[in-house]
Amino acid sequence: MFLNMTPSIINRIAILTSGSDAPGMNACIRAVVRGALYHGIEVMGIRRGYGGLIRGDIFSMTSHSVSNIIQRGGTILKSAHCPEFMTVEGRQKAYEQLMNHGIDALIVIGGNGTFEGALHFYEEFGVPIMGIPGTIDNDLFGTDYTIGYDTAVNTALKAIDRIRDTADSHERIFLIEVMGRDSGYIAVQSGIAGGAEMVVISEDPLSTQELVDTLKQGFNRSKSSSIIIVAEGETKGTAATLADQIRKQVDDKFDMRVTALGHVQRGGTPSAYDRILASRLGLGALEGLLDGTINVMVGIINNQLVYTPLREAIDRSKPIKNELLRMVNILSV
Ligand SMILES: Nc1ncnc2c1ncn2[C@@H]1O[C@H](COP(=O)(O)OP(=O)(O)O)[C@@H](O)[C@H]1O
Ligand SMILES: O=P(O)(O)OC[C@H]1O[C@](O)(COP(=O)(O)O)[C@@H](O)[C@@H]1O
Repeated sequence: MFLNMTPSIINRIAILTSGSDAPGMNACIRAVVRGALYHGIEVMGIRRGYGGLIRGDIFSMTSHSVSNIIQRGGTILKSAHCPEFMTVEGRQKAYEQLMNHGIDALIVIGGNGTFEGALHFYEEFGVPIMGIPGTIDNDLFGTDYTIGYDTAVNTALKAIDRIRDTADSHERIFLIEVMGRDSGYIAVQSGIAGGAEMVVISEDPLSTQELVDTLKQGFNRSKSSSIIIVAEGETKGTAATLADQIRKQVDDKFDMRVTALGHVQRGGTPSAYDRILASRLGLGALEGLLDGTINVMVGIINNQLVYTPLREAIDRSKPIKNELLRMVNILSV
């Protein structure tokens, strides 16, 4: 539900990070806190996501609370999964904590699950909610980019560049698995920037036969090394499984290795882009809330701040453009 109300009285807000710890979240927390203080609003920080809310792990934040964090990865508020919040009883406890602390509205930074929980919370208890997209996977409708995605792509890219050195020197094929449980965004973007021969994503899967054929064609054109980027998909180890399938079809023709980049992609210093995005979204979230815009996710589309109803942000998908995958094929020949 999207409500654009006459501004209600908001004197004290609370903020939490949940699900993810995508790089840039700290810059976002800083923007919310400093923005609130600018507007004369009190801010409470909630530690460890919804679990912290249920337990009352809530503290008052000052300008000093967010000093020296803009450059830090992770989240100073900590992030956690909380099965209890998925029950009405858990959310009832959370509501009581909000009331006990005199909190008028809640800002949540996270992904789909975080927003789903927040929406239930609003529907059951009427707590005004503002969502901010924080996930390295970039798979949220209602924003061109999510907080952490740019940093993750750049981290993956640095690793790909290094692996390419070995691929080239030893004339090997590398399958590099990048993160993206349900989403191939990191794979496609890092694949294009890293000059990969192929990108395998679950949204547009390539058959083993297609992979083998492309590798053989490259080999016949005297290509001595190849990089294949694989989005991890539902199950980690996708690249290893794929490598086994390829090996069965090519015997010992190719010297092949697999590297799964894993959680290095979710940590580290946020890029300039992520810090700026996070700052804009944080201030935009706060000011939207003060204007009475609730139950929405703040995003940036075509460089404009926009607010998308949470239901829509959760339910709608943001497909990867076919032209990007086509480009991988054309440019790697
Ligand atoms: N359907 C739901 N109902 C209530 N709370 C939910 C629901 N789905 C997720 N949540 C809450 O949001 C938290 C984060 O969700 P999760 O899916 O783990 O991460 P993300 O926000 O990154 O998608 C969960 O641990 C849970 O507390
Ligand atoms: O093993 P964990 O820590 O739950 O995280 C793995 C998952 O996190 C993700 O990177 C999602 O990242 P976010 O937490 O930033 O949404 C997925 O791509 C991956 O499957």
